[in-house]
Amino acid sequence: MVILGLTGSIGMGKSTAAGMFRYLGVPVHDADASVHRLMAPGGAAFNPIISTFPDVLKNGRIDRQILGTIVFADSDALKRLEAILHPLVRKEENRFLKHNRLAQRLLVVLDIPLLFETAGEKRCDHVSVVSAPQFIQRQRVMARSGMTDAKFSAILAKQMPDREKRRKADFIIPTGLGRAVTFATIRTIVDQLENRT
Ligand SMILES: CC(C)(COP(=O)(O)OP(=O)(O)OC[C@H]1O[C@@H](n2cnc3c(N)ncnc32)[C@H](O)[C@@H]1O)[C@@H](O)C(=O)NCCC(=O)NCCS
Ligand SMILES: Nc1ncnc2c1ncn2[C@@H]1O[C@H](COP(=O)(O)OP(=O)(O)OP(=O)(O)O)[C@@H](O)[C@H]1O
Repeated sequence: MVILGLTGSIGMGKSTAAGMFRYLGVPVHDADASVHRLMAPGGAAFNPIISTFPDVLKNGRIDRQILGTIVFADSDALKRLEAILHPLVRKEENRFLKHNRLAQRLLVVLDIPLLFETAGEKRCDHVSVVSAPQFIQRQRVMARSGMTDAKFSAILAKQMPDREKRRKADFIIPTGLGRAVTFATIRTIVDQLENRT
């Protein structure tokens, strides 16, 4: 089974690319979705996060926007949050890999926002990076509710720069040239990796 990592900086189009891999029948493990599940009431990270960051509890749920404002302005707080979440995400990822190995899948994708930042490339056979020009990235991110220039800059400062990600990638998936180009690139990657014996 070939493991392809999928990553990219904020707003570069990772989720859209992941959807295209799925459309082509490739199982995708979405680390972000895993974080959402773990943080929901009843999820394994819910209680540890509430104990560490009591202010984020709103109407019985974790308010992600408040949590984001806290951790993106304070790197120690972000480290504490990551220490809770990353091992749990890793457990879910291992379950996904085991399941797909047993099902004898040829190719699976690990969609991990912080793949290089957490040395996740070591667990992948190849890595693909979604990338678009900076002005497009900024337009996409600033269109989101609750986003400010300061928050965007703080998040970018915590991520490996796009050009460095591109340098490390085996495959670059352009997302600023229209969806058709993105899809054609992904189809070529899937064909290439699934035909490998
Ligand atoms: C802080 C949280 C609650 C904010 O949630 P919110 O819904 O407001 O934003 P979202 O998750 O979409 O993140 C916004 C952007 O921040 C970036 N980002 C998220 N976590 C991190 C991090 N630990 N370090 C650097 N950038 C990050 C992502 O690229 C994303 O595009 C959430 O990002 C989170 O739980 N982060 C920690 C878990 C983590 O490390 N996730 C990423 C890899 S699994
Ligand atoms: N290939 C593409 N072509 C055109 N527009 C795209 C493409 N990919 C994504 N977009 C647009 O860019 C925005 C961000 O896309 P998406 O949610 O996939 O990014 P992301 O990288 O998963 O974001 P984040 O990491 O910040 O959660 C969306 O508005 C989406 O419509």
